[in-house]
Amino acid sequence: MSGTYDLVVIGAGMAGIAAAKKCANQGWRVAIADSLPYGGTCALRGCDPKKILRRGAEIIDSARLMRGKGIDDAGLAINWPDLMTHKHGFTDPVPQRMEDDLARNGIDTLHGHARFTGTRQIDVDGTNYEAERFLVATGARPRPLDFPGHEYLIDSTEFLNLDALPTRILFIGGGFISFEFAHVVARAGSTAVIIDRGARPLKSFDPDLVELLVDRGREVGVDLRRDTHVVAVKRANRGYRVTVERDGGSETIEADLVVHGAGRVADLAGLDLESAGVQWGERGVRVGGHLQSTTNSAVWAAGDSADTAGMPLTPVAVSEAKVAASNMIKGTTTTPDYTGIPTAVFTIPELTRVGMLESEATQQGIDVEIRYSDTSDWYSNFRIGEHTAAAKILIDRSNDLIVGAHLLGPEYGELINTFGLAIKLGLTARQLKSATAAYPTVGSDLGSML
Ligand SMILES: Cc1cc2nc3c(=O)[nH]c(=O)nc-3n(C[C@H](O)[C@H](O)[C@H](O)COP(=O)(O)OP(=O)(O)OC[C@H]3O[C@@H](n4cnc5c(N)ncnc54)[C@H](O)[C@@H]3O)c2cc1C
Ligand SMILES: NC(=O)c1ccc[n+]([C@@H]2O[C@H](COP(=O)([O-])OP(=O)(O)OC[C@H]3O[C@@H](n4cnc5c(N)ncnc54)[C@H](O)[C@@H]3O)[C@@H](O)[C@H]2O)c1
Repeated sequence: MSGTYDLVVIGAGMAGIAAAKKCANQGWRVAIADSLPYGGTCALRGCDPKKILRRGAEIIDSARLMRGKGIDDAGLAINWPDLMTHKHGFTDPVPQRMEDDLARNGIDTLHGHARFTGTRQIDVDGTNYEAERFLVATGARPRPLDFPGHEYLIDSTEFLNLDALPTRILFIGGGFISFEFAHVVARAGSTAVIIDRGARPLKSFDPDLVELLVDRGREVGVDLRRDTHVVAVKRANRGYRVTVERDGGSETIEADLVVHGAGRVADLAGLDLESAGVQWGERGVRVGGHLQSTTNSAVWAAGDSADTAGMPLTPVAVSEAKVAASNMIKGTTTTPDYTGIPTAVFTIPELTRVGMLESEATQQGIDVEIRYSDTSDWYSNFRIGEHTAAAKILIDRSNDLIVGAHLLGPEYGELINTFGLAIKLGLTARQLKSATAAYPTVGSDLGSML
């Protein structure tokens, strides 16, 4: 046994680091372990590197939208290796910076794969540690797929590290990852096909806005195939041959690269949670409202590896980690509050959401007024040549509270945060409309959306 801690955190991503620091700042003896370089998915393999690659695509798209409006975009292209170097300029220093920061907070940083060996013991690559409490913050991994040839797929991590971008790219799954990556590769000059088994891609977003985004994607070369099932992926002379089925018929699509965008599951399989008597499933460690394991009171969970009502997103992971840490420190006093947490799909333009969908409001019996605006011809979009943009705001007729906001358009990833704040603070539409924004900014469109 080489140490006894007040808390051992498993996973040095956004959730794990936030909780470790909060507890260490209470004077607790804390250790954190990760089998990969510190920083987790968001900083190293997700949100941040993804949005750096998107910047290249934004420039291409912005220039194309201004073609004939004073901008000559001939010869403008993404230099993929240079864009990757730019990405590495951000990601490469992250692990050391994170470890230094943890060390400054008095936290022991362990390296290796952690697995439970008892209710209050773990093993990290051959060394045993004992602790009063554990936080499982191990994140998520791509959902295992079972069709023949699934082993040829690359995942989002590999995609974000490609040295060169091949010409024909096929994405399996019509969710966040496929849409975001497809919008990048289409602007980089490759073809992008997305295969989704369902009729409705991006199911957690407003269906009307999703259809507008699909149309906008088609214009730039993102080819979405709905209700389509992958039968097999086979190697071909050049790349892969993907057999798909739709309406009883089958078709073969040739691709140089096949990318997994078919969902992610909690990354718990190698943790030996059974040894600690911790119940878990595909959605994560089974926890109660206070984020404590339902079967082992020494174990807590937060972020993508916790089975909660929160979506697998960075702000949710951080907020759950703070709740779990606070409950460990003060006793079980607080529960996560997901009110007003916005989310965005970083396509071009971006699709965003906060609060309820129309269908959810109806299911909850709320009498909602839908304020829909086609914002494509508003000044902010005219100025940059964007022709696809819309807003749908849901307002509870009984009290004028904003219960949902759905936006598709350039810079709306920033604007949605204001709607998030309004929902979080319980502002009425009238109150929000009374705020004055700098002009001309996208924020100044908000009043008209209401
Ligand atoms: C391509 C992509 C893009 C994304 N973009 C966005 C976005 O734009 N906005 C957004 O909000 N969210 C985005 N997400 C989701 C976001 O990245 C996650 O919700 C967030 O990173 C979860 O944080 P976490 O701390 O729970 O887990 P993670 O950040 O995944 O950290 C878990 C850590 O645990 C480690 N680990 C796992 N098992 C063990 C073990 N047994 N022993 C030791 N260490 C272990 C892992 O190595 C990892 O470092 C994206 C995800 C992906 C894949
Ligand atoms: N901008 C962001 O915030 C962001 C970006 C990327 C990822 N993420 C997070 O990561 C999670 C995982 O992303 P994702 O895009 O992999 O999953 P997702 O859950 O967003 O979408 C998966 C899609 O794949 C489809 N699918 C599943 N199996 C399939 C199959 N065999 N064939 C065809 N289609 C199939 C599903 O119907 C679904 O539409 C997201 O839920 C999100 O929480 C967030």
